[in-house]
Amino acid sequence: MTCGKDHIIQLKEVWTTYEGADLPVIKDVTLRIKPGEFVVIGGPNGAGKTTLLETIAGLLPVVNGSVQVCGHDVIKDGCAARKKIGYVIQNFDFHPYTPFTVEEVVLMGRYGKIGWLKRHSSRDMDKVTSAINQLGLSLMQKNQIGKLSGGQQQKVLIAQNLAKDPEVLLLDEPFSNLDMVTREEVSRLLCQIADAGIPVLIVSHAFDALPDRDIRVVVMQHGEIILNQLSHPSDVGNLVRSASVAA
Ligand SMILES: Nc1ncnc2c1ncn2[C@@H]1O[C@H](COP(=O)(O)OP(=O)(O)OP(=O)(O)O)[C@@H](O)[C@H]1O
Repeated sequence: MTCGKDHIIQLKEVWTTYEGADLPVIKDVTLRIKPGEFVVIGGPNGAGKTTLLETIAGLLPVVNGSVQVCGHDVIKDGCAARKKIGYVIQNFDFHPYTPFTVEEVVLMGRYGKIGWLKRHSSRDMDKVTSAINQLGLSLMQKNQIGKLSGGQQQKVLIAQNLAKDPEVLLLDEPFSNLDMVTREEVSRLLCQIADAGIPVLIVSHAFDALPDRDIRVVVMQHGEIILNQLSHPSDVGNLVRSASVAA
């Protein structure tokens, strides 16, 4: 169940900056996303795509404007908002001897729900098992995370965020480490999640494995949104390219 019928993500005239940076990175961004939307955020390197996801996740200071997720202001009520947000980050690097198994890393997605110093329940483990199965990781659930390939680790992080039962799912370059077949599998899974009413927002430079459904295309340039429109998946690449060239 999602937490709202109307706009589940609302950014209004938002400006954000990194700690210590002289200039804002996100400039005057207004964006509204409804439950069940599948959003592709594109644009050139350095355009502010990751920064936009971090802004929605409440990880950056908002110097002007407001960001609401599931009715929570992500700055004033950040803990409540972040409990509802799954966020698969772009850059991760597990040391080969990181002392956690796949199952333990996925279980970390439940920590916000389990609560401080409490033990996980059988329901938590059911969610973990289900997420592991959804990502096809069952044969490696007892393996150490650091000994997996980059693509396998990426799938574990997606599973971790699914185990969280998010009401909004953000993914930064979810296809970057994945082979073509796995991209299509992950894409189908993300499509099912969106179809279930959870908005899925991905930052991507790869448009060859998008699900066969309406896609909202958001193109960024120099920290601003220069295009925001619904599209057929086969048109997404051209839309991103032409908007970036014209800007
Ligand atoms: N931690 C940081 N501190 C200061 N500036 C940062 C930080 N991270 C990113 N930036 C700056 O913010 C701008 C936008 O970066 P961002 O990572 O959002 O771009 P992007 O569109 O996701 O790029 P890419 O496609 O290369 O991943 C860049 O100019 C970058 O230098």
